[in-house]
Amino acid sequence: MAAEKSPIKVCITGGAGQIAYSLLLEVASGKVFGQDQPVILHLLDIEPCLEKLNGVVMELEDLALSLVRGVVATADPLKAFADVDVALLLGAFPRLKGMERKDLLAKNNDIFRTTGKAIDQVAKKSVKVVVVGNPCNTNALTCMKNAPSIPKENFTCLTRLDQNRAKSQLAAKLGVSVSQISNVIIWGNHSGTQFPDARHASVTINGARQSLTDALSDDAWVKSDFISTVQQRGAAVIKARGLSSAMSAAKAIGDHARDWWFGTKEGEFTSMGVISDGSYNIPAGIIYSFPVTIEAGGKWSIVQNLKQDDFATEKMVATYNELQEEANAAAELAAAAN
Ligand SMILES: NC(=O)c1ccc[n+]([C@@H]2O[C@H](COP(=O)([O-])OP(=O)(O)OC[C@H]3O[C@@H](n4cnc5c(N)ncnc54)[C@H](O)[C@@H]3O)[C@@H](O)[C@H]2O)c1
Ligand SMILES: O=C(O)C[C@H](O)C(=O)O
Repeated sequence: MAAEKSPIKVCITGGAGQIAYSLLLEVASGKVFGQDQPVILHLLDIEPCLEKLNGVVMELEDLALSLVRGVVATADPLKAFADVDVALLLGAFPRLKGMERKDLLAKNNDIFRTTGKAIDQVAKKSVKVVVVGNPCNTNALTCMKNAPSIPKENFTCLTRLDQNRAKSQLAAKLGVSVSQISNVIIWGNHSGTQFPDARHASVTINGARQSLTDALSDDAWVKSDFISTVQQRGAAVIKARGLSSAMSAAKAIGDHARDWWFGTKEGEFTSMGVISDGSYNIPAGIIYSFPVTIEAGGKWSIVQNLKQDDFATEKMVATYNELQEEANAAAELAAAAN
């Protein structure tokens, strides 16, 4: 019989919040890091939410899951990030009706300065960080800048929810299952300027893989309604539920973390917010969502040489410009805090 794997430590911040409530079962039941991978869960929330967090811990015990080898619940970031392998950063204020995600910048930016410093001090140097709290691209940049001892490549932000939304819209339009669609891209910011791009996607019909846009043959829809529906989906959910998306966000975080842990499938790529390196003429140094392939173990590479046209370039630059504005605002907040 193969020896049992040692447990990995997974920190989830905002542990008492609504996304964590769905995400914990995904992680604790082995759906993310594997059915043979024991986990020790580190849950961080703020002092006033510790009683609520304790209720979550009770429920985790009551799940009676064999992969869970310990739970640490705390309001102390230095305990929460101690020696962790993975940090899923949800702890932040969510957007309310009528707000843009960038309105959250001032409210949430200091959380990610503190978080970055704690990760720098006590997490494993190989820690994989997924920033979910909005505005997630710029919060990931803030976190990265405050953790200089950790490689920049270890900081990512979540655009998988946008990718899942895009895939689902395309599958419905084509009348196929989402499992038949691959290589949909989200470029740029997790915001209303993001560029959901179906032009490099494939659909497999009766075993034959083909260009999705050829199969769909509706360029006008791909360039207009498809893009705006995905860009505005977060706001539409808030309007309908009175709360920001949680179940779908948790599923997307699990998808992102699983692909980062195990790697992407041969011939497929996925989108995540990663540090830009000049690819596709996006200046280096911001967290921008690109298509990436990932090797088992976690080394990701930006997919190169995807053909761009004027339409795509304009959209990719617009979302970059917004990210650069956010990065400038975050730098001003950091300077004022020092
Ligand atoms: N990137 C995405 O695709 C995506 C999708 C959905 C939601 N979000 C964002 O995720 C974040 C969390 O959403 P939610 O619905 O779970 O919100 P929520 O309000 O239900 O939960 C957030 C939790 O974070 C805690 N928290 C606040 N400050 C903290 C700190 N300094 N340290 C640790 N915990 C802290 C709060 O006490 C709360 O329990 C929001 O910013 C939301 O906008 C992002
Ligand atoms: O839109 C929001 O503010 C929440 C989240 O980022 C989402 O996309 O659902």
